[in-house]
Amino acid sequence: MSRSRSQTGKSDHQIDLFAEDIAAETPTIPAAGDTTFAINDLLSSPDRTETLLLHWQQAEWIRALDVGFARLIRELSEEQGERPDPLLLLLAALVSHQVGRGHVCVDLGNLLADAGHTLSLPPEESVQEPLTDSGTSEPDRPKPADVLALVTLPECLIILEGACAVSDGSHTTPLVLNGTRLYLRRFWRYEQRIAAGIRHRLALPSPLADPESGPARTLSLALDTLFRSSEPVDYQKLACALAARNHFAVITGGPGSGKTTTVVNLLAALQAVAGESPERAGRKYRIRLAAPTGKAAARLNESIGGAVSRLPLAELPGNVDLNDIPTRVTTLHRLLGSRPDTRKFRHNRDNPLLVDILVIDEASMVDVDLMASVFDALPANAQLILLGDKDQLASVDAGAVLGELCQRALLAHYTPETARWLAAMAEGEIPESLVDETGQPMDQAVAMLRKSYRFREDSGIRAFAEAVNTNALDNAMLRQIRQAEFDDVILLNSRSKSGDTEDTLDLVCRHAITGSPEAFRNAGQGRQVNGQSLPPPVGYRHYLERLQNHGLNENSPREDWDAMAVQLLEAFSDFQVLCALRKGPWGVEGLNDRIAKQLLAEKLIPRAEGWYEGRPVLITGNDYNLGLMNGDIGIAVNVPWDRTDTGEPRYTLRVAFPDSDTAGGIRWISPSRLQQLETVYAMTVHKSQGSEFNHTCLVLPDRLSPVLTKELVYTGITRARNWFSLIAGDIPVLREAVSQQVSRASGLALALVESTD
Ligand SMILES: Nc1ncnc2c1ncn2[C@@H]1O[C@H](COP(=O)(O)OP(=O)(O)OP(=O)(O)O)[C@@H](O)[C@H]1O
Repeated sequence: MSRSRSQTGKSDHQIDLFAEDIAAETPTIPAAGDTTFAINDLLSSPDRTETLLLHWQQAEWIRALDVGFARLIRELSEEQGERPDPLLLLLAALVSHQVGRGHVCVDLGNLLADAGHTLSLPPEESVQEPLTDSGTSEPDRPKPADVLALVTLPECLIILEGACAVSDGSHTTPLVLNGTRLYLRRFWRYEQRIAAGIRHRLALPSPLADPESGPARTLSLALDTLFRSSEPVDYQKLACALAARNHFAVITGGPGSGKTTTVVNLLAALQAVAGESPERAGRKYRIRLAAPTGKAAARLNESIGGAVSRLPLAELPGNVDLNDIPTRVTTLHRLLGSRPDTRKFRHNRDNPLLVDILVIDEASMVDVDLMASVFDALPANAQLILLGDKDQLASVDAGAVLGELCQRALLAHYTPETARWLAAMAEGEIPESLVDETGQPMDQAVAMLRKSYRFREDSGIRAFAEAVNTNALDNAMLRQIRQAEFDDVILLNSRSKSGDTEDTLDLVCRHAITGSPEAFRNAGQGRQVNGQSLPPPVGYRHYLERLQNHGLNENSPREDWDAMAVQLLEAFSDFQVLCALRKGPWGVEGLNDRIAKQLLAEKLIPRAEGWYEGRPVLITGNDYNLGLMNGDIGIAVNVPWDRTDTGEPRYTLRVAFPDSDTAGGIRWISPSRLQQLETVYAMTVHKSQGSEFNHTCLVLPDRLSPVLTKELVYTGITRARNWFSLIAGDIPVLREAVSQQVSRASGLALALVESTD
């Protein structure tokens, strides 16, 4: 699709800035009463369409930013002497709305086929709240589906193709049309940069491709040393071989499937190959490990050290020593060199990272913007390995890169050539079901781990997560959970009749205090995990009593306070309430409030609002000055380090955060210095990604909402390490939720397939 016609004459950067400026203006919303809409009239002029968009904004269906973007398109078109088609303005606002919901683009075919579902408009809440504040009925606001029912796909395409604000990407226009997918240019470019980075790496020749070559033999020897499984097919070994051969690879697997173990073995195997390689003259690879959040980085930091220390290095070829395998994990932002007030990183195409191999854990949380920056910052020949669980929720911001790359992971689609190579490297047959003559290049770089080593065969957490993931959540499974037939999972309550929401929410609060060990099988007593006996599940009383009884005073040295804070934070991570929503009684806001009041009633905290000793807080935005990252958790503690006028010790509150730079270190920060935070007795499942808690309680609301999906429930369950409790406002809602799947519009998978035809 290449057309010669006028361009908008603005750079991407100008367009971005312009859009942000426009969004910052307060749009004029039509006076109340102007609420009669004739559907046929809505696309009759740009003014009518803008009025409609403002009404949607007023109803909080779309954002000011979305209306601002449509205005930008109108202004740019008019600057070019073009009268913009009203449909163009409507689609511009809707594509912006979709980006705000995590989609990279809008597929016009899907949009026209089912606009309500595609856009989630009107939002669920507004459908269920038909009355306005004055008690009158809401005006019958036209819905996007009503308006879009007036147009056809060919019409849309003709209008878009003829608009100066739209191109196929070869011109600098704010909108890009690729087939039937409409993008904001910035997001189209992210996708292009990611696809180009992957394609480039998939096409790079590998010294391991010939199984008879020296490097391939070294790899095979190293794999035999590192993997000694007696299983018929060792998927970890296969994943390791596959990732070693490719300059770009993805290893996906559920919780405890051995992603960390596999990648540590992979790095050892690659260093063995480097150590034996005459071309590298014994020079080992420069390897970096990164994760999208501080929390995820800290978790990998914890587990990787153990895995590295278990490596049989002495038996490996290539003189691999401990220093060759990194154990420090950094956040991606820190690795790339983030700078305040700009989304541009210090490391980029002109200043690439000094790295041969980059491993990114929890890659499902990486959005398209960040992933494009990773590809920009990587040297052309550097190897990139993504680790993650494809079934988890996608990134909060736009994109679902890992999920898309793993769409075909279940059946692998290895070509016969790949299967033969793998069989030669890993000395075992590849199951027929994973071989496909028509496998694509991307398929040859994806490995799926299929066995959980963390959860035993009879684990309820495992069974429940699997049932949710495979749409097999039936009454029998729910009954088993409710009757505590599993050691580790309990369904505490379901609303059986209407009107007892309050009872259920009170139950959440009581459970949050104690963790309800009595509800679990054998009251949570006597469980053995990996040969060690496990204490019963706890609630928030556990960490608060530890705080109340810490026994430190003015004379206690700082190290003792640090050690106490480390234990306190650890005790806090023994339990976490997760919920699906932010607002309302079932959301983070309502539950935080209720749980705090209950803790106050039990005299576990001194007050339930503002700052007080014991308040746990979640940082909600990166603060580079304080060294705090989005997702960091801290607890307020009274410490005696200030002095009164007479020089006496005075207790004041400081918030204790784990210090990501020092193992076992604590960063004490005055509450007044903290900018973006919220209390964290309850946390959204979205925010909990990359974290794990000894006992996780998932609270699901009594009404359906678009955010209630299979991925959300699965992610919530798999945050639990040893104990999981579920409180469902309504069982049919739970069942409906797990039948809803997140599907994010994007063209990445297609871009990879198309380019390799
Ligand atoms: N092949 C194996 N044989 C026996 N135990 C294993 C094997 N692979 C992994 N494990 C054990 O299973 C547990 C989980 O492994 P690992 O941490 O590598 O999994 P993961 O997929 O990275 O977990 P997470 O879900 O936390 O990211 C660890 O205790 C590890 O030692």
